Amino acid sequence: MTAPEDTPVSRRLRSVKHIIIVCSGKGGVGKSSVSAQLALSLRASSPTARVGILDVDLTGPSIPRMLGLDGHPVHQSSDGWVPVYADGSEARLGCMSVGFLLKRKEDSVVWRGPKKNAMIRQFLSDVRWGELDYLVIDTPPGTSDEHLSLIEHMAPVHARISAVIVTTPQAVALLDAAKCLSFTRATALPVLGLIENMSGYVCPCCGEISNVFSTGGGEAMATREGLPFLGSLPVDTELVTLLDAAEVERPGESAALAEGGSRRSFDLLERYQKTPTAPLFKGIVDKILGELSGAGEEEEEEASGGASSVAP
Ligand SMILES: Nc1ncnc2c1ncn2[C@@H]1O[C@H](COP(=O)(O)OP(=O)(O)OP(=O)(O)O)[C@@H](O)[C@H]1O
Ligand code: SF4
Repeated sequence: MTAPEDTPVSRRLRSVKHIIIVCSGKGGVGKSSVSAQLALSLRASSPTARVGILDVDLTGPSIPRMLGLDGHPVHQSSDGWVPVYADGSEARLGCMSVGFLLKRKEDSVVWRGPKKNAMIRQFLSDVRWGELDYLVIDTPPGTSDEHLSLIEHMAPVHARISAVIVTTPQAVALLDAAKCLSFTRATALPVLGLIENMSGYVCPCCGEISNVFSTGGGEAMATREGLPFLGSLPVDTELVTLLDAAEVERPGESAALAEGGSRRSFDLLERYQKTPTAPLFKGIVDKILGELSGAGEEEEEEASGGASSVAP
């Protein structure tokens, strides 16, 4: 019989140092764009960082579009599915999504729980990520079959998983974020912290951030719940233009695509760094990296008989 810690998923994820699940209670709060930014910023965090992003929002996969990879085919190798790289031949930002498997991007996935569960298991066990520093997982809103499947299949590597919760400042989103938090507590998933997205508005003319709606609800919730507050991100029209850009083919891109490159891979990383949100997100990533290294040290101490484990 297979030992519980030796499963196809644990064997595949053995080469991944940190797994970060991005979740939100409510839909449309910017969880996928935060996941995409997290992957881009982690990749930029060091000249050698290797990052994967897995999109398990099966009914609404948006990561391929946000990374300019829509319509890219997935290749099967003898060692599993090859991720689609958002940075071409550098291959330090790999992506996998059900969006790559649909015939047309307009097609919808209408699956019951068992089929979703099987798809997630296959994503976790069959994607040939190679050595990764970080695997970011974008999930559907709420706490659904997809979340339970993730936790169940990744149980053998549970010690390396943590979560980031995304909310907007509105009361209704905060209430749903609290439900999401209670899910992480029920499943003993450590939470790296909370991000308040769409908090204020960046004026496209002068770059000033104005608080058109309420702000600060995310930070207040973090304080109340004893969670780290990772930071606020304003509504940024430059970011929307970048992440929501329709597939506009530029000269020479067809040839690059045919050779395995990606549509906007050429300049996505560079253009992202120039958005007003990028420096703010760097602050968020610095806090995340600090927490991950702190948790790593505590684990080492614990292994050597020292301090107790990181409580979720
Ligand atoms: N800080 C921001 N500034 C401007 N636009 C944003 C910001 N965050 C998200 N958006 C935009 O809001 C829309 C919804 O974002 P996104 O798809 O990331 O949300 P989601 O929570 O993942 O949604 P879903 O519930 O469908 O999974 C997208 O068009 C995205 O580009
Ligand atoms: S934030 Fe600055 S540029 Fe934007 S509307 Fe106000 S004054 Fe004008």
